[in-house]
Amino acid sequence: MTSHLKKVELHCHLEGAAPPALTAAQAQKYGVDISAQLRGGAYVWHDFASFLECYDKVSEVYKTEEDYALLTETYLDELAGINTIYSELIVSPDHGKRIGLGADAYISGICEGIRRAREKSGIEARLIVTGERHFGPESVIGAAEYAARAGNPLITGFNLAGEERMGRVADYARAFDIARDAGLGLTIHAGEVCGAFSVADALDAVRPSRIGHGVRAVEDPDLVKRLADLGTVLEICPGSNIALGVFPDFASHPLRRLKDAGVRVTISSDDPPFFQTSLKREYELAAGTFGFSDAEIDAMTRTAIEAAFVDDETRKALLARI
Ligand SMILES: Nc1ncnc2[nH]cnc12
Ligand SMILES: [Zn+2]
Repeated sequence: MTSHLKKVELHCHLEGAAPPALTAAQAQKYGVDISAQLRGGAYVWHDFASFLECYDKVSEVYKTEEDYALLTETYLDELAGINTIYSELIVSPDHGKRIGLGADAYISGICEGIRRAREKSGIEARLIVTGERHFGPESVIGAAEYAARAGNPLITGFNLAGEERMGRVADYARAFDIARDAGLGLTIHAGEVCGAFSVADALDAVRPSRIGHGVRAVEDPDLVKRLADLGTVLEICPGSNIALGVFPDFASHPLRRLKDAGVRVTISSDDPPFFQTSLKREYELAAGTFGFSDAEIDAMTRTAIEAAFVDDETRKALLARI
């Protein structure tokens, strides 16, 4: 139903997109026992905290520069196969450091994957470096410093992900100052696990142009109006929200309510195989379950391009393709 529509994704964690079959092959290659996290071709977790643990464990079976090139190429090929013209991947150079590969080799493998995919299909991609709250403010500042000094034209944004219940956004504001000063686009995970206050926190402490999820802003009508007035773009991932129990079902998901209230909304897949979803399914949900017309979906895709962390020339070229 949406295969004819051009697609854009602003919010997908690279390791969160790892296909279970590839993860199984990697685990076997390195002799890593992943049976507690991967069973019957599906990732195993039961709540947000165990999802993050599962995510970190799965990430550990991607160890070399070539592993990251392959993972990136595989995901971007999948996106290109469903008519996706642009993707922003959330990446964690800190993770590269933690596994002993090193941040530079980690990023260089990912950039090689982007190059290979782009050569085949023309898909454009950029990287958003993320800090993880559960590794603490110092590690988040380290991630921002890395992104700021990398001087890599494909690194165009900075994010804060991980355990939303750990600390307040203000504790991480210094990292965002570093990223902002380096000219990076800013986005923050908020209003996913925590309530509306976390979205207000993000606006008060950082004022990013985009917010990852942000859906629980719907609990506070004044905040919804503030988001609409500011033009803050929400990277909404409905399948992820339902899988993690942020809302009990799609009928109570606020995507349409937020859009109708004038908030700029976009759709993404977050960590697709962890949540039994894909960007293809998210677009299908938008059309089927949420009842958006092709024109409304194209408008969301256009919003995503307008909010993308790219230079003006690339933005113009992407907009011309919708
Ligand atoms: N949905 C999510 N929220 C916060 N951190 C994440 N890291 C990977 N996926 C995430
Ligand atoms: Zn996310």
